[in-house]
Amino acid sequence: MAPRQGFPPASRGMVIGLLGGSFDPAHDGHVHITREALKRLGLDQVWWLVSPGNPLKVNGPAPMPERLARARSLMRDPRVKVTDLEARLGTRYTAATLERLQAIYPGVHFVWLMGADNLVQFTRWQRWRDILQMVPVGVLARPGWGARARLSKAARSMRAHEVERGESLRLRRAPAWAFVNLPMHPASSSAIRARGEWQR
Ligand SMILES: Nc1ncnc2c1ncn2[C@@H]1O[C@H](COP(=O)(O)OP(=O)(O)OP(=O)(O)O)[C@@H](O)[C@H]1O
Ligand SMILES: O=C(O)c1ccc[n+]([C@@H]2O[C@H](COP(=O)([O-])O)[C@@H](O)[C@H]2O)c1
Repeated sequence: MAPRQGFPPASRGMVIGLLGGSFDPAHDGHVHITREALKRLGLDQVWWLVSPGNPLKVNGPAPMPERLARARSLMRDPRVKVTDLEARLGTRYTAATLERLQAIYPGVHFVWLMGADNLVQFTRWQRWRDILQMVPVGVLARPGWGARARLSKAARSMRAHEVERGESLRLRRAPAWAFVNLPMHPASSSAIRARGEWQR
């Protein structure tokens, strides 16, 4: 299945992790969690969805071509596709993106991946309950965010669907989510911007 220009090919039965992000800029932390997710969750691929703009962030990111180029230069693994799918689809809300991808790729098992910091604000995402019904969600450990994520409104609201082992997400049907413990990496885009190493 290679639906159209700019859309990665995928076959029925594949398990593909989706890591959405601003990638403003991409850094070694993204590479690290992607490799760990591939290994620990037994994913066939991970697609980076470089966002046209996080709906909750006031300041827009650097232009898409610059963010894509940086991400592609950093993430060199044939199992990882760095994409601008949301720009191509004309979506920036995750629920809408997932609906479109599931329609375009029938039979592909998508797993949503996000760092623990994102779980803390997950209940502010548009149609977040629908997202949980659409795809299994893996919440990846991030330094400084473990306790806040575990105590977050999202974690409490979704408790009934929490599974103990992230490794099982590849076999689960939604709704299911898990904390995925992995060796943590401290990198963040905001720290890189604060050091003046990346201009918007
Ligand atoms: N070091 C990290 N450990 C775990 N998850 C991470 C890490 N860096 C980024 N992520 C996750 O990757 C996804 C994309 O992150 P994003 O592009 O926003 O980078 P960021 O470093 O979080 O940026 P910023 O500092 O601007 O918020 C998010 O789900 C985020 O939680
Ligand atoms: O759908 C939403 O309402 C929504 C709100 C905030 C963030 N997101 C998504 O969360 C992902 C992580 O965003 P970021 O900026 O933290 O890298 C990215 O794919 C965003 O589109 C989605």
